[in-house]
Amino acid sequence: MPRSHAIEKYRNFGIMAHIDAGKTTTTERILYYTGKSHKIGETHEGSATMDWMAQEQERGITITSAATTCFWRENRLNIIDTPGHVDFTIEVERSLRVLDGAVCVLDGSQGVEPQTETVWRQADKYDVPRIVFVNKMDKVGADLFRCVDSIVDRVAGKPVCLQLPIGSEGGFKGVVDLVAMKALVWEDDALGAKFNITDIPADLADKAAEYRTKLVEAAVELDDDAMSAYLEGQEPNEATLRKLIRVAVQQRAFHPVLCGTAFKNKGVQPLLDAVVDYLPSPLDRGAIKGIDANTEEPIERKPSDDEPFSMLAFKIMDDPFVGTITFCRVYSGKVESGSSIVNSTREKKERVGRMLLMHANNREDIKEAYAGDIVALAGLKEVRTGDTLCDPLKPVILEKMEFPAPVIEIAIEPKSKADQEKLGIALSKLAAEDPSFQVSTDQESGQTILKGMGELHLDIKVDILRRTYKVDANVGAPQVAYRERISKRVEVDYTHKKQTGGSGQFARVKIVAEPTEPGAGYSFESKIVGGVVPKEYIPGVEKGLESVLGAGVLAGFPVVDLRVELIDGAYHEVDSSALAFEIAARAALREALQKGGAVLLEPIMKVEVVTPEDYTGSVIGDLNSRRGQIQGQDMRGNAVVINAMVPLANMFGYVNTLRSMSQGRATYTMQFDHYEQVPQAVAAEVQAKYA
Ligand SMILES: Nc1nc2c(ncn2[C@@H]2O[C@H](COP(=O)(O)OP(=O)(O)OP(=O)(O)O)[C@@H](O)[C@H]2O)c(=O)[nH]1
Repeated sequence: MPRSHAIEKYRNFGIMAHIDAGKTTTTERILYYTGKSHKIGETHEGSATMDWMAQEQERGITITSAATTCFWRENRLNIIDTPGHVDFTIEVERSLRVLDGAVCVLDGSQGVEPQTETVWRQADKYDVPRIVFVNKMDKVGADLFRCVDSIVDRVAGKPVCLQLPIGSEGGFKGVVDLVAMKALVWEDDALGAKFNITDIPADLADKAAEYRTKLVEAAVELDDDAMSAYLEGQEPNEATLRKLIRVAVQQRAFHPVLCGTAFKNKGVQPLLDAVVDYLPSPLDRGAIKGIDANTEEPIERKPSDDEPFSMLAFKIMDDPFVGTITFCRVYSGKVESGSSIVNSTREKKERVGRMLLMHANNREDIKEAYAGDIVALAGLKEVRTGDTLCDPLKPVILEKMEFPAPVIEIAIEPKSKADQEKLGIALSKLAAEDPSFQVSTDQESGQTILKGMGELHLDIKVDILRRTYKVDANVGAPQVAYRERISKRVEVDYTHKKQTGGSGQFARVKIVAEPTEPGAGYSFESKIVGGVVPKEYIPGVEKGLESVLGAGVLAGFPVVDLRVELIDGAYHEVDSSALAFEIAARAALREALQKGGAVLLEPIMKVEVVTPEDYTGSVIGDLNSRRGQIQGQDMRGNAVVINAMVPLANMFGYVNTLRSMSQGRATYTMQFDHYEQVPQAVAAEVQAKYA
C-alpha cells in the first residue's frame, strides 16, 4: 500500500503545559474534532486525585499513549505525549527528540507557570518551533493580554496574537481571527462542533485593527518583498500572511498566540488549523544526523522514502492489549511488517512483526510505515529506548540519547508475600520503560535495591509502585552510590594451602593490580607463560577476582577503574583445583586493595539552575555551601542559567530549598557527570557510616 499522506502533510507535535492547564482536555477535544474519539470525556470528574492512569482506564482511550494519530484537513497529525515530569532529562529528551513542533497550553487565568517555564526553556534548548494556546478563557480572571505579557516577562518569548477573545469569562463566545479578519462564534451546543463565521463585532473593531497591525508588522519583517510592499501601503494577503507566520514559527522569530476554552468546546478547531498551517512537517525539519555503523563516519538521512530505512525507538510501554510495544519514529525510507531489520545500536537482528498505528480509541494494524511515521511495534526482542533500527545493508546509528548510570539508590522491602510478587512484576515493567532506572538485589541482605538518577526520580517510581501497582512496602532513605578505587600499582603474591586429612588444597597466584583511566571499567589479563598456572584454573582465578569487585575494602562499595594481571603462580599435581585458585585470587585481590591505597569516589552531578535574576546570589551562595563548583552563568531569555558541579550527597532535598528560596520560580535539572574522589574529611564520615 502506498503512503496515504505526503510527508509535507505530516505534523508530529507535542502538547506541553503546566499541570492542570488543560493538556488532557485539549488533547481530548482534538481527538473528538478530528473524528477519532466518539465521546467527550470529562477529566477529573468523580475523582479527587489526579491519577491519570486510572482516569485513562475509566475513559477507555489512549490519550497517554506515547503517540496518537489523527487527521485534520487531509493532514496527518501525530500527537506525541510530552511527559509531565520534566525533571528527568531522559523523559524530556526522548519526546523532544522525535517531535517537530509543539503547542504550549496556558491556563488563561495563570499565564506562564513554573512548569511551563521549564518546558519552554527545554524546548528553547532543543530548538522546537511552537505555538501557544491560551486555554480556560471562560474562567474567572482569564486575561489573554496578561498571559501574553507573562510570555515576555517569564520566558522572554516573542508572542504575537493571531486571535482576540470575544466576550470574557462566562461570557466568552469565540474569537476574532486576525489573519482572516473575521469573527468565529461558537453555537452553544454541548459539543462545540459548530461555529459561525461573522463580521468582527463593532466594539472590537479598534482593538482588532491594533492587533492586526502588530501581527502584520511582525510578519513582514521576515520577507523583504512583503516588507517593501507593506511600506508602500500594501498589506500582505491572507495566504501570504499565513506563509509568513509559518516561516516565523520555523525560525522561532515569534510565537503565535491563540485562545479558547477546551472544556467549553471553543477555539479548538482553529488551533488544529494553526497546527497544520504553522507547525513544521518532517520535511521542514530536514535531515537527521547519525553515524555510519560500519565506518563510524558522520552521515545524514533525509526525510524521504527513497533513503535507506532508519527509525528511532523512543518509548517502550506496556500495553494492556498487545503486551510490550516499542514506539518508533521513522526518519527515512520505509519498512514492511515481516522484514528483517537490524538494531544498529546493539548489533542485533530483529524482525518486524506486528506494526500498529495508535488512534484515540482503537489501534490499527498496518503493514508498512514510511518516513515521518510514528508506529508502535509489538514483539521486538531486545530494543531499548534510544536505539536505532534500520536497514541491515545500510546501517546507521542516529544521534544517541545518553543514559548515564544511576547514582542514587534506595532499598525497598515488600510487606507481604503478595506484595513481593506484585513488586517483582511492577519493577520489571518500570525498568523496561525507563533506561535510567535499575533494579538489583543486595547480595548480603537480600533486599531489593532501586537505582535511579535522583531523589525525585526514585520518589516518583515509589509513588507509581504504591498507587498504580498497589504494592505495600517499606522504603529506606536514599543513599549515594559510592564507589572505590585504588590509587597505586601493587603486586601481591599469595599462596593458598590447606591440608585436611586426605586431599589438600593448593594454589599460588601473583597478581598486579593498578588503577586505570576513570570510566575504563575493570579488566583482567593472564600473563602466564609455560603453564605455571594451567589453563583450566584461569577461570577460577577470574571468578575469585570478580567476587571481590562488588564490595571494596573501604566501606563495601563496588570497585571500579581497575586492571588486574596474573603474572605468576604455582600449582600442585594433586591438590590444586579451580576452587583453590578462586580462593587464592580472592584473597590476593583483597590484599591488593588494602595495600593499593583505596579511595572513595562519589557521583558529581551537573546541575543547571534556571532562575529569575533576583535570586541569582542566593542560589550561588547555596550551591557553594553544598561543596558545589560554579562552572558558569549565562542568560537564557530573561532568566539566569547557573551551571555547577555538585556532589550528589549534598543535593538531597534541594528541590525544596530551591523552591522556598525562589518562591517556586527557579527550576533545576540535575544529571550525573562523573565520579570524583571524596575529600578526606567527608570520606571518614562515609566510612564510619557504612563500614
Ligand atoms: N474552566 C475551564 N476549565 C478547564 C478548561 N480546560 C480544562 N479545564 C479543567 O481544568 C482541570 C485540568 O484539566 P486537564 O485537562 O486535566 O489538565 P492537564 O494539563 O492535562 O492536567 P494534568 O493531567 O493534571 O497535568 C480539569 O478540571 C478540567 O476540567 C477550560 O477551558 N476551562
